[in-house]
Amino acid sequence: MKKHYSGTWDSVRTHEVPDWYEDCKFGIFIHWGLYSVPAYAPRTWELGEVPGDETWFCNNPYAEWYYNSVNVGQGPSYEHHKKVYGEDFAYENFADMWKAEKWDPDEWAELFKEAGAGYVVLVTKHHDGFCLFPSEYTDYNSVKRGPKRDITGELTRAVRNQGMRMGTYYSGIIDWRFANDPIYREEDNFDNACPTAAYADYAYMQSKELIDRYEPSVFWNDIGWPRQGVNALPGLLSHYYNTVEEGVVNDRFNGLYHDYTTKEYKYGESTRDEKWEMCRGMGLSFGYNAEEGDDKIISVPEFIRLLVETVSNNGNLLINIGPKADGTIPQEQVKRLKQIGKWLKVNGEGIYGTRCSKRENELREDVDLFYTRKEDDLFVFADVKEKLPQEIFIKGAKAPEGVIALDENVELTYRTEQEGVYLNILKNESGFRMAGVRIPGGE
Ligand SMILES: CC(=O)NC[C@H]1N[C@@H](C)[C@@H](O)[C@@H](O)[C@@H]1O
Repeated sequence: MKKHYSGTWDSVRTHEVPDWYEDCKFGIFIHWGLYSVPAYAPRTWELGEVPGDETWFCNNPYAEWYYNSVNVGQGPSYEHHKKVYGEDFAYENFADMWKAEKWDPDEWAELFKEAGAGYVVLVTKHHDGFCLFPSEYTDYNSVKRGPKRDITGELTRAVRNQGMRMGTYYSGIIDWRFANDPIYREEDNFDNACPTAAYADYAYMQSKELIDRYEPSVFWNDIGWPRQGVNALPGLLSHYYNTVEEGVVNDRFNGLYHDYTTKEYKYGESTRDEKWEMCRGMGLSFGYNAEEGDDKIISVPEFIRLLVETVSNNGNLLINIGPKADGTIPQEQVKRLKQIGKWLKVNGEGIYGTRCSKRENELREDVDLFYTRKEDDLFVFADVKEKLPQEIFIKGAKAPEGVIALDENVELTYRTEQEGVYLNILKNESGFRMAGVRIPGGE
């Protein structure tokens, strides 16, 4: 019997995180839009490393913030824009320069599947207000301009054809087509936002368009929700859950409600006792930044470690790709998706469908240990750094049926004592630093 949500906060708050979201652990975020044309930002810091004031907003490493980074009238992006396009070149001109001429949604979906992702979240309207779907409420969209395609619709079909779930990102409170005073500090995200009921209605109606057209499994709102529209939120979220029974939303609705909490680089907190999601780009930006080449983005070992550490702490990893304006994915990003897919092909049994072990992760001199569990099997992921670790002691673990290296290229011995299991990794020729081990009955 399908549950019905009645448009009140009390009703909405009875919603539970669906098992699919708990089980699939790994998603692909996609920031693609007008900002992919200039594809420029200075390489400065990770979000959360410096205060959210002029330091950050006038040297913003997020290439998708290009409009504001020029609009602040100072800093690297402003200088870059003057030099490359000229001071009077309007950002809207990018809407007719973005052609996506080489875009093949099926090729993207096949790559995401190969990477081992279970869901995809596409930015359908970022802060610049340009919509990647045929909205009835603005012609500033990808069907009327630029690619002249329903990007969201085509990718949704391709992603679902590969058996993955499709999510939509929407920039709720910020839309620089309605309010475009420059943002110099974090509080400006709210203080400079369009305060009108008309914009709140616009955000509501566009969100309803996305829900009704695409029935996204994830409704990923960003930064906040229009203050004038907060009273309509229980109705919108009830409509979402009534339309998409296994739908799930994040925590960026002015702190009013969430299914799961979010972290972004070093920004945000997470605890093991509720579901959360880590999102970040492969470099310092979400939108494609032509300044970020292979040597400037996350390495494969770091990427795998980030996934394992996130999952072991009750999180999902939503890793971002920033496609080029022509619709191709930069080779350095493709390479990393394929590599993590290769690792997951072998080690995925210790990731997908697992839950938090009661064991805390252990960062040691010679090896870092991360734990997950599935029924009564314990999975141990050992980040085998430069040299093979000394004996690894898993306190309190029993191994009634033995210990199994997930990758046949990882050779180990073990012995079970009263106080626990002692592992010895003798050889790791898996090609990956993170070696996975299953201890049946290991708790
Ligand atoms: C913590 C926060 O509010 N981040 C906003 C940030 N989210 C990223 C996923 C990107 O879309 C950024 O462009 C956006 O400003």
